[in-house]
Amino acid sequence: MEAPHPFAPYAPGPRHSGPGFLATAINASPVVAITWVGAEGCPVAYVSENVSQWGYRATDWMRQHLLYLDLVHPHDLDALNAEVEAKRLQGIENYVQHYRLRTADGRWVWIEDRTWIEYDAAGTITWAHGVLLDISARKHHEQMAELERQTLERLLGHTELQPLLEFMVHGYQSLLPERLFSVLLLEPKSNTLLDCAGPDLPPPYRAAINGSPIGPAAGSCGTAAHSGQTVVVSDIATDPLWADYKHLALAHGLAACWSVPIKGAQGRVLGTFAVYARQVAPPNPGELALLERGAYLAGLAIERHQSLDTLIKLQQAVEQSPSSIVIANLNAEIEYANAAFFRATGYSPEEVLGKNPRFLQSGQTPPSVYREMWEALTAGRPWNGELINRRKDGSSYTEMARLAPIVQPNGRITHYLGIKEDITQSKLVEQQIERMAYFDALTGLANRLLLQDRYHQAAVVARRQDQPLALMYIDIDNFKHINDILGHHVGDQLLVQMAQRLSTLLRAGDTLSRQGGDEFVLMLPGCDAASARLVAEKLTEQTRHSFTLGEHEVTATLSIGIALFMRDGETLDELARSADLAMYQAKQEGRSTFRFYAPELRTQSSRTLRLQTDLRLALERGQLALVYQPQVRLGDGALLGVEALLRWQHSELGPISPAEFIPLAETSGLILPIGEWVLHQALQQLQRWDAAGLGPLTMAVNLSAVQFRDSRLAEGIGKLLRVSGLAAHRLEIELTESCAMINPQGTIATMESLRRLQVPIAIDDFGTGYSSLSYLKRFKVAKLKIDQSFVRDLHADPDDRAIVRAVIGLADHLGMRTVAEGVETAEQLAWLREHGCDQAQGYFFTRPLPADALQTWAQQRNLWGAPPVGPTGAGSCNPV
Ligand SMILES: Nc1nc2c(ncn2[C@@H]2O[C@@H]3COP(=O)(O)O[C@H]4[C@@H](O)[C@H](n5cnc6c(=O)[nH]c(N)nc65)O[C@@H]4COP(=O)(O)O[C@H]3[C@H]2O)c(=O)[nH]1
Repeated sequence: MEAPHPFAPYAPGPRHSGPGFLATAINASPVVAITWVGAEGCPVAYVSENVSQWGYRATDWMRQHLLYLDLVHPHDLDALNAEVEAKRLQGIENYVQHYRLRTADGRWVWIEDRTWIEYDAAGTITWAHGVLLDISARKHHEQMAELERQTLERLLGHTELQPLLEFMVHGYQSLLPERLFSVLLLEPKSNTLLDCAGPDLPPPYRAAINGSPIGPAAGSCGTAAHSGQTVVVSDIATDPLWADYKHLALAHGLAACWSVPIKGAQGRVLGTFAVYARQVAPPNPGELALLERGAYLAGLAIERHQSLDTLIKLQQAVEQSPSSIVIANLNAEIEYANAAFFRATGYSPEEVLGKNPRFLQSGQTPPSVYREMWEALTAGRPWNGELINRRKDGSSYTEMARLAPIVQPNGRITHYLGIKEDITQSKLVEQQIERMAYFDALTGLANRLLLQDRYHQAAVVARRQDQPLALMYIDIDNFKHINDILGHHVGDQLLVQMAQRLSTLLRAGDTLSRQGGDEFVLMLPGCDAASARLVAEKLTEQTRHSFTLGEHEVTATLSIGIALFMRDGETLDELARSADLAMYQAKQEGRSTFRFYAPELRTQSSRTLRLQTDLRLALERGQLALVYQPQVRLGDGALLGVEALLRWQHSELGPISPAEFIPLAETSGLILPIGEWVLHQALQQLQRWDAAGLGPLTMAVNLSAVQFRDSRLAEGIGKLLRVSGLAAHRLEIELTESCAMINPQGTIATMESLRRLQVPIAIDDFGTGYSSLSYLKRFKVAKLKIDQSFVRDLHADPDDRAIVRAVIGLADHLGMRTVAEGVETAEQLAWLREHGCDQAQGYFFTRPLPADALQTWAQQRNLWGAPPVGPTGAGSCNPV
């Protein structure tokens, strides 16, 4: 197998030429020349002397026929053999291979092996010749570069900080296996170093240094972090920086430590990157460079992680923002949109990204808005405004858009940012508020403001075309009572139902508005007095049927005042005031009716104001008094009782009718003390008459609806009766029919409590209040008082006669007495007696009289001291 070799050292010849010179040149170079025998294990046939660079002697290799493959790194062996075989099969003679070779002292060096092969005719390798170059340094740099590449790749790939630093330190550790790497991170709050990575350091040592403080003499790392300078300690045992820690390090076999501070871009210390050695040693320049590079990369990683953290937070904030956020490039193509945007529009990212946002346009935003928007944006200014856009499902929505150009530090605009809020809901609220400004929330009718608007328009037309216009003031009679007795909820229902009923009667151009409370104003353009009368009749007629308010059946009539444009006023205010006065007049005249404005009403209105004020003082100034009207039994003319009627003698205005001041007392609440005073006076008078021997008369007292709904009514009456010592049946309470029917349920209850006291009740003005017969039965009243309006025309009006007959029949049937009011003639009296009416009162007998006058009246007619008569007692009839 031994063969002459072209570089044989023993080759003869001068030193400057021939094979001998070549061998000398090779030995002087880093390249080792070698020849292998084509046999198992590649025995070395020749090697140049400079193999000594790896600690071997060339002669040893050649004499011992050293098997070269024994020195190749086991990890590289398979690849090396496979390649040799592959080249052989292809008959390739020259190729280059890289592998690791063991040096005499056990290190591994990287070899670049340029081989040329000699094959025999059968293709078997006979000889192989190679030149071997130690490329460890190059490989080291390549590996370092690869490690850095991978580190940076991970850094950009959002790897978490801890695994990233561990990966890096592992990499360095495998490049320098004889060293022990460590990365510590600075915890700025406590100024301590926290263990982060150190794959080959003994775990107990890592645990012991975790959390160690930094300081001017705190080992290599603590000092480096404190000073911000690289700290090289070649001998831990002797270096003063390690005085406090050396036992720990030495106990774990650590003799030297070189530490480089990890710094951020601003020079802020973030941690330390360190290497320990098991022997006392300074770092070589390569190691120091490696440490500095490692610290730099670790700094990048930590800062990136921190800024990534901030970025992630920012990204999450944007992504999770309840506002729609969109970023578009300069071509207005959407590059980013957050989740809120997709939620708001109903589109998916695929349908949106890369598109111009104009696909959202609904066509409802005025083009001028877009013009303004682009003018601002292209000029680098932000723009705020409302856009009406369309969702994927076709529905529109309004958004408040805040758009702004994204300007780079060099002033260049690269993108547009849009932050948009869906304000559809608040727009609706706005519209609702607008609606509330013009419409009454409860009834949905126009309100005062809208009426004003419409009036202005209607008045212009009326004036220009000389057209009439009527304005009506409409008020629900006894609404306050309904509200107070049945509660506001029921009152509200009545208002709503009333508004609905009235609306059905109106024409397109009419405006029915609610002014507040139970007051409605109706504007009727083109309507003259005659038409207004017809409308008013229709309106009052409409309320003849009761209202069903939940479980309550309620009768509610209207009082209407009518004013005519130009005649009764020109402005809305003037007309409304006139109509209001007319309405008040209608109320005065018995309600459930309408009145036209007349100029004299204005004087009346100032009178009303004055009366309201003076009434407060009337009681204490003794201006109130009672008069009494006899109630006579028709069968025998016996005086059964009297009705107490209130009088007000005003010091300047003279006598005021109760029909005028009682409603004022009711609205002001004065009716309660006045009513109590009346009851008290009436009972006292009864006592006096009893004492004077007038006989056991009954005393009928009118009760206002306000008194009737006072929960203390029965208690108060009971007390007065007790004080007077009079039997309860001597008092008779008169309640008007309309008052009883406002709230029949409540009436039944109050009547029940009065009946328990045994006080009889009479229904006054019967026939005017649309009584429900079923309720009438349940009221269990003692008397029906036939309203004087029916009695008045008995002789002339067959309808009235029919009504009175019916009332008498009804009362008879229900076991009640009848009292005819306002009897003025003998004919009326005769007719009533003939038709079975029980009692009567009226001017025919006498006008209401003061107590003394009544006594005289009775004495003169021989009714004074008549034998005692009970409420149903019989006697002779001698009225005149
Ligand atoms: N044309 C005519 N009228 C007659 C005749 N006979 C009596 N009158 C009048 O008719 C009214 C009958 O009283 P009313 O229906 O209870 O009607 C009463 C009653 O509702 C109310 N009122 C009177 N006094 C009181 C009172 O003390 N309390 C309350 N709450 N209301 C009262 O005032 C209303 C009016 O009372 P007055 O002005 O006293 O008017 C009285 C009486 O003077 C007649 O033959 N022809």
